[in-house]
Amino acid sequence: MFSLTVFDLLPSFFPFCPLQPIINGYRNKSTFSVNQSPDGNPKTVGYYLGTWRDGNIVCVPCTHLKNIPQKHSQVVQYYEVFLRQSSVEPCLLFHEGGHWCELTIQTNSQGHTMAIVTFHPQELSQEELCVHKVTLKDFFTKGPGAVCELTSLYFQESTMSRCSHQQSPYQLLFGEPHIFEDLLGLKILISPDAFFQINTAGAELLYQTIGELSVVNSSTILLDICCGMGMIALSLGQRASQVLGIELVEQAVEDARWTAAFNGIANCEFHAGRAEKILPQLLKSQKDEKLTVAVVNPSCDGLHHQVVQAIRNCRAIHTLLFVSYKPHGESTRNFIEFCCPPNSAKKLLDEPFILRQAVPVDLFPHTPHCELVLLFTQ
Ligand SMILES: C[S@@+](CC[C@H](N)C(=O)[O-])C[C@H]1O[C@@H](n2cnc3c(N)ncnc32)[C@H](O)[C@@H]1O
Repeated sequence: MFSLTVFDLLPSFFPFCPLQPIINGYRNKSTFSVNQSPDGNPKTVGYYLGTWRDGNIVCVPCTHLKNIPQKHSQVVQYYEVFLRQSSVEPCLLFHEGGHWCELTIQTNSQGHTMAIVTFHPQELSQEELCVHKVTLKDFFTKGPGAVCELTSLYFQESTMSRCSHQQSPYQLLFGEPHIFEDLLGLKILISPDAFFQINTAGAELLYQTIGELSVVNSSTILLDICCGMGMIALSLGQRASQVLGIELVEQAVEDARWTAAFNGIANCEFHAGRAEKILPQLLKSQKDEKLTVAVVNPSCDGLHHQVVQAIRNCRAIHTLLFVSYKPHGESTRNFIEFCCPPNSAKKLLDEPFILRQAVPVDLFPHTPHCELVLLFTQ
């Protein structure tokens, strides 16, 4: 059976494929799991091999991987030392008990390092929890882990695989609440809950590519939908007459507002909430005569149908950039909705968009993934 995906179409679209300048140790953020090693030690920190379905999951060291920087390897190594001397067990399966869970490390180009440890509280009292927090803090400030010179250490109580700050607050055990990064001439602030592209040099290349394709100028409004910390909006802000960003995670929106204010960018406005709720209202309040460029960069589950409807039915939007690291799956559904003939049953009324260009940016060297920028016009 033969089926066509957007990848099959791409070679004919590729005008160029920017390779990213740093290809080793490029990850600024990594999340490591805790589970049983192949030789049976349950206090092992690394990446999973195997599948849950086959019941053959093991945790293997990953510090030899080319995309992991030395700093991340060092913190992993010391977290494992900490776990192996801890009086309590790691949490391998939530319903089977245990406490210590994942370790996330975020670094900037100056080597400042934020570590986030997640911990399942199970039935522990507040006093018992406090003891474990102090033990962890002491290990990384006065104990063997002090050599890691962490800038900040966060602790998050977690009863499910991923919790947002709203669901379970990140508790700062010591150090600075944020780290900072320099990107395309901007000083940006990074919080533990905010999405930041995991390859800083690659992200610069991605935003430059978006800038070149979007043709934003002083008479256009730029919409940055699913904007994270607002990096697309902020890097193109000075070229546009106005920039509007929408993002689900409140901490990310606070970071975007801080970065805008710190860098003196006054024409950006960021809205916290679901794009499917905010965008239709926002577009209604805009005047149709102002040309609008929309950039969407959703998570792997793609855009909500109401976001597609709002963009497609907005007369002012003639240029759409879809940025995706997973252009198959849910995003394909979005492409079809943007490009299909008018369909009143689906409330897709205006003219269809046409795919004009597709530019991959190699944000993830040594892996099969890449970030794809698709340019559509109406
Ligand atoms: C791939 S990231 C894009 C980040 C940003 N463009 C950048 O380059 O840093 C996707 C973002 O979409 C946000 N998101 C997911 N679902 C959303 C929704 N329904 N409405 C608004 N934002 C959403 C996520 O929180 C995440 O920050």
